[in-house]
Amino acid sequence: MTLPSQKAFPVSWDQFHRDARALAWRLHEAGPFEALVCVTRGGLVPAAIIARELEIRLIESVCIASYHDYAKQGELQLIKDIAPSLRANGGKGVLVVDDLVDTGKTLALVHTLLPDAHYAAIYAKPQGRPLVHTFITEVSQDTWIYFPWDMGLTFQPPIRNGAPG
Ligand SMILES: O=P(O)(O)OC[C@H]1O[C@H](OP(=O)(O)OP(=O)(O)O)[C@H](O)[C@@H]1O
Ligand SMILES: Nc1nc2[nH]cnc2c(=O)[nH]1
Ligand SMILES: [Mg+2]
Repeated sequence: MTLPSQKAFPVSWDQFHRDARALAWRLHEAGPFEALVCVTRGGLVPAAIIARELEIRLIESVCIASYHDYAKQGELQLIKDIAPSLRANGGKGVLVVDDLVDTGKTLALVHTLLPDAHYAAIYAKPQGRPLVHTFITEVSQDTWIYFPWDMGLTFQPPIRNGAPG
């Protein structure tokens, strides 16, 4: 379901893999990185692909939740912090990965923990764009991105019968 004010941007597994690999190519030029911190849960999937491409084997997570209801952001909850060894020098040489940046509130919290890390997301909306150093595709602020792990195959009525656009 998309809110009436929103455009839908559905992403297939193939597309997501291609975009994550494209991000890895860009990050390869920005690195090297000694560790990767993924922002759970959405950052787990691109983190696996990027860590494989860049051969990063030290993986940490920072656990943050905020969108408890569909498309509505609530208060940020830091469920799990980052290991002190990675925070020691402000996160220099550390790569932070998330699936997307929307308002930027989630990554703004991570910036307070790792001010000198490199920030990357596959998709970015204009408001959150200043929070990432590297991203692949920008979508408008009124677009909702649907990830492949949140979707399933369903019947599509013919366009002539009023299929949703
Ligand atoms: O830039 P923001 O407006 O803060 O939103 C971006 C965050 O929202 C989603 O996470 P969510 O809190 O829904 O949790 P999840 O990753 O566990 O799905 C997404 O994965 C980003 O982490
Ligand atoms: N799946 C998904 N989660 C989000 N969290 C914040 N914005 C979005 C979005 O566009 N799509
Ligand atoms: Mg998330």
